[in-house]
Amino acid sequence: MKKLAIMGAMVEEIEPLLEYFENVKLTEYANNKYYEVNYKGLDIVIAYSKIGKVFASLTASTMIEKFGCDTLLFSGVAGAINPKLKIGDMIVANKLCQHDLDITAFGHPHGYVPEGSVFVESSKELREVAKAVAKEMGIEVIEGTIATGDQFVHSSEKKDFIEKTFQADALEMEGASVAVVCNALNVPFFILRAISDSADMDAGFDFDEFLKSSAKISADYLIKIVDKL
Ligand SMILES: Nc1ncnc2c(CN3C[C@H](CSc4cnccn4)[C@@H](O)C3)c[nH]c12
Repeated sequence: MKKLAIMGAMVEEIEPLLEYFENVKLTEYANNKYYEVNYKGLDIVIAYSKIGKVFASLTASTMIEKFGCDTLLFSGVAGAINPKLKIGDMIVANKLCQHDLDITAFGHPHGYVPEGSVFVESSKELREVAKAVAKEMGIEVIEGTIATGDQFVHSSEKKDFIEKTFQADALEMEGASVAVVCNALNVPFFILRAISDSADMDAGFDFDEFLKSSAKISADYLIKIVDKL
């Protein structure tokens, strides 16, 4: 690995990560801030994209094409779909889809466009490292499907649609777009999320209450994975 990209969507998702680093160099580019550090001999670029699939695609592409990152890790929070996932629990994505991509009018399945695929798989190798770290830390991390869309989901109807259509375990607004970018550019990627809410009518309140603590849970585990790379 030449250079590692560590990405979040919101500033609150990367703040707990930046705390681990010193001598950070800031580069402003394409309406975004990129933080570069050398951590234990590893060159790392950290950034938050801003919310949603378009911003996440821009940042992931920039970290790879402009900064030369050849591995990408994402750390952040998510809404739970799988009832086993409680607030503060973590999920590692083995595959991701776009729940709001819809040309079903032409007979295609939800989440599919021609020459694309409904699901994109993350790096098995990175997931194996994460599993070993979880074992060492004595923590339980669920592996599952994450659904991404440009909406903050806060209704059971929308949540149920996503569960029934994609058998997703959690949902958020950036992972699948990072997946498409990394897959297209042949960069291994890993998406880690800690649960901040249950994507139902209480989601907005829970999110506000648990964003910071859940973002920290994800960041602390991610750093242990970085130490293992
Ligand atoms: N229920 C949910 N639905 C969709 N996504 C999520 C997430 C994951 N992130 C958090 C944030 C919510 S929008 C936001 C949040 N605060 C201020 C502004 N925008 C967006 O980056 C996606 C956690 N819970 C989710």
